[in-house]
Amino acid sequence: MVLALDNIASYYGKTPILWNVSFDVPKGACLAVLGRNGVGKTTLMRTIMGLTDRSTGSIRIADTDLSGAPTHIRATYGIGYIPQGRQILGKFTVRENILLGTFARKDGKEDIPELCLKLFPYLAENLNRRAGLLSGGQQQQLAIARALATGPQILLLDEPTEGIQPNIVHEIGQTLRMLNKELGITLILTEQHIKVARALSDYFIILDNGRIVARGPTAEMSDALIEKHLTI
Ligand SMILES: Nc1ncnc2c1ncn2[C@@H]1O[C@H](COP(=O)(O)OP(=O)(O)OP(=O)(O)O)[C@@H](O)[C@H]1O
Repeated sequence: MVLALDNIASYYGKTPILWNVSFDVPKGACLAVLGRNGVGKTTLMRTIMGLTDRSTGSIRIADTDLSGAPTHIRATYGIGYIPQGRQILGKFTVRENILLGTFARKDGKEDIPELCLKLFPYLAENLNRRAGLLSGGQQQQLAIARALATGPQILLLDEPTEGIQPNIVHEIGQTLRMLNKELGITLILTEQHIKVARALSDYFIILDNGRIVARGPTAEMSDALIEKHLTI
């Protein structure tokens, strides 16, 4: 197991948002986190990164217990985070946005990894362009490149295809598949496009009201289950 959550509860102020959340993700697997709006998917990602006000229970990466660790330490243990809405710094250049990721590297290297440039030729050709001028899809590539610059073994992706043109959704899916299947990076992703989630993931969990209400291998994610938990 590369990532294991055991009996996690997570809070904003005094309000618990997640309850009794436990799951393991095997190394190199892709886990899809599904659920309607507001059920706690983003909170789960933020909890893994140590970004909610408080959480109880345990979070382990490989053999290391990171439950009490601050966010920057979690990043150095190999968790890269691609937040919902991408959180690109629009006034900074493409190069500067990618370099931000290198601050979390364990090896202290501060140059842009070759992989980022190879994966995203548009970014490689526009390193000095202001990130705010990029399209949604290009900004998503930039957010992925920034996370890859940390040298992650696990990537958390919160709605990576949200607000992206349909023809680019497929392209982002292909990139994620390559990172997962060819480079062996473990993925945890929340995704509204069930088709993308099905195509990429090996396992799924469905959240409702802050708890896991269904889980299993993606091959067992039936239409009935989706109907019950995901349609409005
Ligand atoms: N910073 C915060 N402070 C207080 N409550 C919050 C905060 N962020 C989220 N919440 C609450 O936590 C609950 C879960 O929100 P969360 O964003 O995790 O859901 P989600 O499943 O990711 O939804 P969406 O798909 O709409 O992003 C909601 O009731 C929300 O109002």
